[in-house]
Amino acid sequence: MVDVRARYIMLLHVFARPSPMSRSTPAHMSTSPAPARAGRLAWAAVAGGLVRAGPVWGSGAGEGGLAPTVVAAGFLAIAMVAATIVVVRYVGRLRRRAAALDAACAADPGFVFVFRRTSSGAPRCVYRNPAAKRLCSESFTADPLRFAAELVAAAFADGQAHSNESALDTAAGRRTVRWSACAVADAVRPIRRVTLRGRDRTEARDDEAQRQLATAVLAQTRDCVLVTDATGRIVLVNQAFCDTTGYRREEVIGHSPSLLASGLHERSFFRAMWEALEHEGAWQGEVWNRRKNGDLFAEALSITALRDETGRVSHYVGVSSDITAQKAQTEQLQHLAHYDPLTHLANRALFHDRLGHAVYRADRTQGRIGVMFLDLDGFKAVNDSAGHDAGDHLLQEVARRLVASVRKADTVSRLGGDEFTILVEPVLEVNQIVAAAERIIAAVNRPVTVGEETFHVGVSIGIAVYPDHATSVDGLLECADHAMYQAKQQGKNRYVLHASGAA
Ligand SMILES: Nc1nc2c(ncn2[C@@H]2O[C@H](COP(=O)(O)OP(=O)(O)OP(=O)(O)O)[C@@H](O)[C@H]2O)c(=O)[nH]1
Repeated sequence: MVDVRARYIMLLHVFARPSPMSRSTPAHMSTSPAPARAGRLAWAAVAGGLVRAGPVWGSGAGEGGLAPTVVAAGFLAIAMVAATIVVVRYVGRLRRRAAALDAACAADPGFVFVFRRTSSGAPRCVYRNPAAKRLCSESFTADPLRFAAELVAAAFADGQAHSNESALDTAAGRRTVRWSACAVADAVRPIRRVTLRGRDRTEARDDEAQRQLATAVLAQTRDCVLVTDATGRIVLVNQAFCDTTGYRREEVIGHSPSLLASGLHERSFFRAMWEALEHEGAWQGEVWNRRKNGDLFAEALSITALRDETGRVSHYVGVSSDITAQKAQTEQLQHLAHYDPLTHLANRALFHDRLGHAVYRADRTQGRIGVMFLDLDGFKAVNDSAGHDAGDHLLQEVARRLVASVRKADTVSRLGGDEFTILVEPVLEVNQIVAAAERIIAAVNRPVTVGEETFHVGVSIGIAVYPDHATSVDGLLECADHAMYQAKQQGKNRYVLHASGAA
C-alpha cells in the first residue's frame, strides 16, 4: 500500500506545474500547501475508489502552488490507473473463469464448444475444451461449424436444444458423433451463447451394429439355438428352435432342456455328455428329442460351454439341426439295401451276412445252425389266373406266415420270385428244424384269400445243417437248395433233409 501511495504522489509531482490561475488566487483561500492537499485528495480518491476534482490553491508561484488543470490531469491519470486495475481484474476473472471451465471440461470425454454471436449475427467459436481441440486437430473437417452449423444456428434462432448425429473423417478413421446444441438462456438479453456438446458414439455404434447383426443371424439361422445359464436353465432360444420344437419362447425360458427329453436315451448317454462338457468344454452327437406335440425328432447337436473371465462356466450354448428327415431317408436307403421291398423280409445280402455271423458263432460255441431253402408250388398259376398284383399279395401273406412259424431270433428272407430262405439258430436237435419245416408247410397250405378269390399253394423245403452238411455259407446254401430240388422232384409240398432222403 505504501508503494502504491508513493507512486501516486510521484505522479502528482510529475503533472504539477504552476498556472496563471494559481497566481491570481487569493492568499486566504490557501489552507494548506498545495502538494499535500492534492496528495490527500488523490489518496482519498484511490482509497475511496472515487475521483474527486476540487480547487487546489497554491500560495503562489513562488510557493510552488498547482494550477487546477494540473490537478485535473493528475486525477485523470489516477482514473486511468484505476480503470487499468479494473480491466486487469476483469481479464483475470475471465481467465480464471476460462481456466475453471477448462478444468471442469478437461475430464469430460465429450467435445465442448461455446459459440458467441458476433455483431454481424454470425456465430463464432469462443471456447473449445481439450477433447474438442483434439478433435479439431484430428478431423479433416476441422471447423466445428462445418459439421454442426445447422444445430448451432437453430439453437441461436429459437433458444431450444437441438441434436443430431454426424460422421467425421478423422486421422484415426471415421467417427460417429452425437451433437447437441443448447442455448445459454438469459431472461433479459437475447441469446448470446450456444454450447455445443459432442459424444463419440463410434464404439457404441459398432457395438450396437454387432448386436443387431448377432440378433439377425440368430433369428435367421435355420439351426436351432438354445442357451442355458450355468445351472442349466434356458435363457435364450431362437425362432428355429420354436419352429422345430413347437414350443413358444416363454414356454421354455427358465426351464431345463430336459423338457424335450424323448426317454429314448440311457442315463449313461447324458453322463458321457456332461463329462465331455466338463473336461473338454464341448460335446457333439445325435439326440432323439420330443416336440411339444409328442412327436419324436432327431437332431445333430453340438454343445459348447462358455466361460467368463474368471474361467467359470457362465453359459452352455447348444446349436442343433433337425435331422429326422435325413435319418429317415438314410434308414430307408438302409432298408432298401437290406430288405425286400415287397415283403420287408431280409434280402439275399442281409441273409448272407447273418448266416456268416451265425456260422462264426456256431464255430465258437460248437453249436449247430440250420438253413431251409423254400420254393412255392403252383405259384405261377396265381399270377396267371389273378394277375401279378394278386401274386404279390399272396407272397406278402406267405411271408407273414413264415415269420409266424419260426422264432423271433430266426431270420426269414426272400431271395426273389417265390424263393425264400430261413436261418434257424441255434439248432440243438435236427428234429427241431424238421418240426419248423412241418409247421411252415401247414401254414403255407392254408388257403390265401386275395380280394374275391381264394388260392391254394404249397411249398417245397430243402434243409441243411451246419456243420453236419457243409462248413461254409455257400456250401450250406447249396446243400439246402439241392435238398429243395429233391423235394420238388419227390412230389412237392414237402421237406427234404440234405442227404437224408425224403421226409
Ligand atoms: N407276383 C409276382 N410274381 C413273381 C415275382 N417274382 C417272380 N414271380 C413269378 O413267380 C413265378 C415263379 O415261377 P415258378 O416257381 O416256376 O412257379 P411255380 O408255379 O411255383 O412253379 P413250381 O415251383 O414248379 O411249382 C413266375 O411266374 C414269376 O413270374 C414277384 O415279385 N411278384
